Amino acid sequence: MITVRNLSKVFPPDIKVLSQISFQVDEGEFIAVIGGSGSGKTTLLRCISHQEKWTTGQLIYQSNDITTPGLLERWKLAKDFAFLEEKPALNRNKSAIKNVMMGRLYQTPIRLLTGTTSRDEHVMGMDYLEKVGLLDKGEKKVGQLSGGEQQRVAIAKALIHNPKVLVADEPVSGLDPKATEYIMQDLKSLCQERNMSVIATLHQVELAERYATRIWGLSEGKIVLDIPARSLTMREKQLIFGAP
Ligand SMILES: Nc1ncnc2c1ncn2[C@@H]1O[C@H](COP(=O)(O)OP(=O)(O)OP(=O)(O)O)[C@@H](O)[C@H]1O
Repeated sequence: MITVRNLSKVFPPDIKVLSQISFQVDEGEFIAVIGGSGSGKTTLLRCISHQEKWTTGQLIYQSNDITTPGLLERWKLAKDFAFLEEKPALNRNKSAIKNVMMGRLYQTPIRLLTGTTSRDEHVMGMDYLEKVGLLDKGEKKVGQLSGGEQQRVAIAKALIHNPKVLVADEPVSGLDPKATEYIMQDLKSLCQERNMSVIATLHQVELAERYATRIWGLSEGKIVLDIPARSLTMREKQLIFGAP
């Protein structure tokens, strides 16, 4: 579904962050990206979701080359790719459901300004909140929700336009163990039930081993390990994180 060839990213003046990265991602895969601090995980995710300009490389999505997207390709990217930032921007003074509805692509300008939603859309938004286990919190202001609940509102918001690929940067950073398990389970279900592809960076190797279907190990801007998810050996961990 996604093919990346020789992706490199250099920030000015000459900061080489990603180097000659190539991979293929299929539908329904849950890829965990692990690596030490500064190895280039966030930059890789930002490049995949076109938040960041590529220095070199080629991105093929559903047989179309969208490396330098034109207007039509941009629209397709916005429709099919969702990017979940480490600290998602939510409006703390608006309800969970209103925040979710703000993720809709086809909002009228007046709705965008006022935050109003039609009844059908409201029901649809509640459906998404239900998917992430927050049906009973829909009318609560986001500022009154816990960190884990806010993250799940952000996931529901990212899902509302039915993306085929969810790119998530540290979706469980700063969450307690229970909220972490909930969110990891949510992401896994999305892959299994909706055949969505998820690419997520994770700091905890153990979560990658338990929930993902595939693990990418990143070191100094290169994918040094690409394997079906399982417990990593000490040697593999050293390859990614260096010797202790
Ligand atoms: N906009 C930028 N301009 C210059 N350098 C950047 C920029 N963004 C990232 N970098 C550099 O690229 C390198 C990789 O950063 P990145 O955030 O991708 O790493 P990471 O693996 O996600 O790290 P962490 O786990 O600490 O979040 C770092 O050395 C960082 O300083």
